[in-house]
Amino acid sequence: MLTVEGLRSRYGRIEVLHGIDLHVDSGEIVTVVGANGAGKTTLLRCLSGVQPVTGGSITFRGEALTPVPAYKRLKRGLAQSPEGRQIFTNLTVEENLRLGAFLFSDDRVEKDMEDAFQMFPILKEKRNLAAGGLSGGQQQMLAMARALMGRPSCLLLDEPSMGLAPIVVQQIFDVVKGLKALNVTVLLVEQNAFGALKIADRGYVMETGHITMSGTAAELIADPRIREAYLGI
Ligand SMILES: Nc1ncnc2c1ncn2[C@@H]1O[C@H](COP(=O)(O)OP(=O)(O)OP(=O)(O)O)[C@@H](O)[C@H]1O
Repeated sequence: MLTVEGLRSRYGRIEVLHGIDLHVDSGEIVTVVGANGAGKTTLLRCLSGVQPVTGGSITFRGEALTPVPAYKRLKRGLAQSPEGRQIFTNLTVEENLRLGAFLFSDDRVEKDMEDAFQMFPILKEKRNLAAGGLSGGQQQMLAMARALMGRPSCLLLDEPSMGLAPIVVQQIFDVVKGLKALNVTVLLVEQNAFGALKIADRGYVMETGHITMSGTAAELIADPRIREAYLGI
């Protein structure tokens, strides 16, 4: 579904992605784990089209994505729930969700909203409140729900667990796992390697702009290097 080959990107003169190769097959949950500053967010920004690519290629559902501007990528089925959530704090929960559905004007929007509320019941309770008043976990749920309102076939998730209490992290990861049943393919970028690998099918380890390891989630969890460096086991 999504293939990245030799992807390079830079900030000014400093290259931060040095030739990334990875792929995500339809229906998979794939995670990219790595320390702070490894380049995970830059990778997702390249995929969503807001960060210039200086080399390599991105192919999505058989088509080259690199020349497609960011605003058209959602139409192709690729949505991102960005790092830091970037919700509209002055708008209500419902208004945020409606913005996620800006591509559509059909009756399905209401059904999609009900599906989102079923996935995150707390958002239904708070649907008429300003999003800025939500807790961090609720804001993360809103960011994910808003991305899903765009009816993506593939969802890019940037550090959904960031700054959240363990119980909320578990809730979020459970929802991510449940996306499989909705036929949404997921690329999940995380510093919380253990949490991410527990729900993923496969994973990649990113270090200073390179992919240094890859394998099934079970292989990576069992690997002594991963256990020592990322899992603290
Ligand atoms: N806007 C920017 N301008 C210059 N350098 C940047 C910018 N954003 C990120 N970088 C640098 O690029 C490298 C990769 O950063 P990136 O945010 O992609 O890493 P990350 O793995 O997502 O880390 P984090 O978990 O902190 O988001 C880092 O060295 C970072 O300092």
